[in-house]
Amino acid sequence: MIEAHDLTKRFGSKTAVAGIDFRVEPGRVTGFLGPNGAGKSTTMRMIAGLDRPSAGSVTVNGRPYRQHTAPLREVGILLDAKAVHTGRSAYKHLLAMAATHGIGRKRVREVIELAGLESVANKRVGGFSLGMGQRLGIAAALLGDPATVILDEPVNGLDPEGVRWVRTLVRGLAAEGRTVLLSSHLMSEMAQTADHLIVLGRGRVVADASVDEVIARASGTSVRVRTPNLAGLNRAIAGPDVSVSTLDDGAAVVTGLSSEQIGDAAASAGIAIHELTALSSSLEDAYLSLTADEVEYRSTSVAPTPEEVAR
Ligand SMILES: Nc1ncnc2c1ncn2[C@@H]1O[C@H](COP(=O)(O)OP(=O)(O)OP(=O)(O)O)[C@@H](O)[C@H]1O
Repeated sequence: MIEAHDLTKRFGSKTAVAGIDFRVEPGRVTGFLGPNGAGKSTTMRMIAGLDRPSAGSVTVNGRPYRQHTAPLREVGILLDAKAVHTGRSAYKHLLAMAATHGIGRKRVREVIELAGLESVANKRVGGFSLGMGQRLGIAAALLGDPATVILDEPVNGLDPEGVRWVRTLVRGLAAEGRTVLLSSHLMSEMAQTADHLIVLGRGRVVADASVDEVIARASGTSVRVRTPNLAGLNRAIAGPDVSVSTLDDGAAVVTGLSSEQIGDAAASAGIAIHELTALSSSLEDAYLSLTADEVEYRSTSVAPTPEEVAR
């Protein structure tokens, strides 16, 4: 169990984590989501005792990470797989970690096998691909057979077989009653892997609910629209509760109106519509609508320009 109370982290004038409360319960996979810069890594670093909270607290199994006498046996963490730059072999790297925590060779061999690293166990870690590095990081996280496992972007760089391996592994860990916290930007993967979600936006919790609830809550609130006359459509549907943002591929996502309302408004204004899709069925859609206001860098507003309004 991981518990955060009023957890806060400031870097100078920047508040990365703004007084959040959450619980990560055992026996299920909890997905940790949020746009870039939302505060996920900072929160994970505080859980792992690598960053000190500016205020508030976070405990793992009732204690701050650093107060555990055998932290590796309590919490397994994969934070930054690229952090391992060593001339040692994977086996020697894990053996050295194990030795400092009183863990035997047998367990080292077990995690090498578990991570599918047998064929490269004696190769230099420095020459590993990103995917191999991820597997090694996961093997290291599991070395102490911990009750709590925290994995930051574990499928990053993995091929489809590796992605499936992580999914099966974390589901198995949760089924054994362990606490599993997992971050990923891959929503389709998260939908298949997680039971529960904690979504951050600009350092705050914007959702803490089951995957099904998150999807249900966003149901019917967003519609993807393609039209050759987006500015005209914008005028036709403008209203206080309506917002429109563009996607990279030129489509627009409208929130605050149903597909029917948008289609009718476009028909009345004589505007051609090439696509009208209710975005309610996938976690990705739910996530995008949930975090639409929280994205610092990506979304582009397509509010009409003054010239368009004047026309
Ligand atoms: N050491 C630091 N010094 C200053 N600002 C920092 C530091 N670490 C993080 N930040 C800032 O805090 C905010 C949260 O960053 P964090 O890395 O926790 O976000 P994230 O949700 O993990 O993002 P990503 O998905 O991109 O990994 C960002 O605005 C980031 O620039």
